Parts: sequence; structure tokens; C-alpha cells
Amino acid sequence: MSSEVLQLDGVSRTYGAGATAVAALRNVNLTIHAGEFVAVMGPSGSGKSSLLTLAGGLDRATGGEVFVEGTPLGGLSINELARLRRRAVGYVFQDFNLVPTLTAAENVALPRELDGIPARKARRQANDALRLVGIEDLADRFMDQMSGGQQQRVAIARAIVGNRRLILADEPTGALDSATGDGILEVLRGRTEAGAAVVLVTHEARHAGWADRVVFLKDGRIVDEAASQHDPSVLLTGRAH
Ligand SMILES: Nc1ncnc2c1ncn2[C@@H]1O[C@H](COP(=O)(O)OP(=O)(O)OP(=O)(O)O)[C@@H](O)[C@H]1O
Repeated sequence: MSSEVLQLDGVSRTYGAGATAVAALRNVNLTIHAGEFVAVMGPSGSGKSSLLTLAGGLDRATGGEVFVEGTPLGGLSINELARLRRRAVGYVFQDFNLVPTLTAAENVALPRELDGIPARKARRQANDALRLVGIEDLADRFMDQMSGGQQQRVAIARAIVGNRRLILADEPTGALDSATGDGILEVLRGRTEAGAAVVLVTHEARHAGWADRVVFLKDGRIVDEAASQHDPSVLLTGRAH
């Protein structure tokens, strides 16, 4: 099997039409392999979230093609896309998107159960994922009994459950203190060592320093790429743009 987990081939996304059309992404080419951790940076409105939602099949490109593990998403029906997402893609949303009436373990098990995995097995996988993010002892808590940092870990557990190969995280450390944020990045880094490809949208150079590669977006285009070598200082020198 090819090690290309995500490929964007000339991808564009224009919102709206006519005089009010907004070109959020313009002819973006990007390939991410298994085991790679890529950070996406850029000013507000440069297209970072658009890139992530297209990569995760949550939205469709208006030009070009997105491939996840070699499958072109453009030709998939809505149901096929949903199945591919549940099987291969873990998405960490800025605002968590957790179900308040479910416990931590139930939230994490939900995508597995929707995919037809028997409840006991889904629950076992959920406990494994909660262990990986360091909160297995909170498995039976409801969301309003957890801090923001703990809820964020649940959201990450839900994204990594069942060994998904593509993990997409939109500012996952946004509301967290720096020690908790570093813990989250460590978990994401750990998934790449397990063979996943991770794409992290971040505003913080320090966090991008965890990545193998940093992609800079501006006005919907990739304007620069840098190897990071997990050394945040690399990003603080000579990278003005
Ligand atoms: N659903 C939408 N409808 C219309 N325009 C949109 C929509 N989503 C995004 N845009 C526009 O597309 C451009 C890129 O937005 P996007 O959210 O991808 O940028 P971003 O880099 O993630 O920004 P931020 O850092 O502020 O989250 C912006 O001009 C934005 O206003």
C-alpha cells in the first residue's frame, strides 16, 4: 500500500459565486505520508480551516481532487464519504463537538459503533484511546463534569480511536494552558509514531515546532514550506513572511 495518506492535487475551494465569491483555497498541492506530522500556519482567513475540512471530507473541493489513502473523494456518494471518514479520518474540532448527554467513553466509542463495530469491542477501543490521552480514569464522566482540557482529551481520543490513519486537528490547544497543550501535542506526535499522518492547524510557532514540516498558507495558497526537525527555534529564525 502507498504511504501517501493525504494528497491534495490542485485543490481549490470557492465559497459563493459571482461578485461575492470568496476563493478560500487556490490550486493547493500537498502530499502527506504515513508517519508524518505537518503543521499548517498562516494569517486569519488564509484558508487553514478550509484545507482541513476538505482533507477530512467534511466539505467538497470546487476544483482539483483530494485523495485519502489513494481514494479520490470527489467521486464518493455522501454515504461512502461518511464511511471513509469514520474508518480513516479523525477530526479534532476547535469547539470539541462532543455529545453532552454521553460519557467520555460513549463519546469516543460512538464513531466505532456507527461503523457497525459491536458495542463491547467499540468500548474496549474507546478505553484504549482514553488511556493513550491519559484520562482512562474519567471514562464514565459526562462532559459537564470535566474541565476544558479534559474535554479536549476526549475529543482527541475520539479522533484517534480505532487506529485511524489521518488525524486532522484544528487549533486543538486553543483554550488550554501550555502544559496541557504540550501534552496534547505529545499525544498527536505519538500517533505518527504509530503510523498515522497528522495535520495540525496552529497559530503558535512553538506548537508547529513539534511537526516534521510546516506549511504556510496565505490568501488560499501555499507560500512556503519548512522542515521543522522538532526544534521550535527553527521557526523563530528567518521565517518572516
Ligand atoms: N462557509 C463559508 N462561506 C463563505 N466564506 C467562507 C466560508 N468559510 C470560510 N470562508 C472564507 O474563506 C476564507 C478562508 O477561511 P478559513 O476559515 O479557511 O481561514 P483560516 O485560515 O482557517 O482562518 P482563521 O485562522 O481565522 O480560522 C476567508 O476569507 C473566509 O471568510
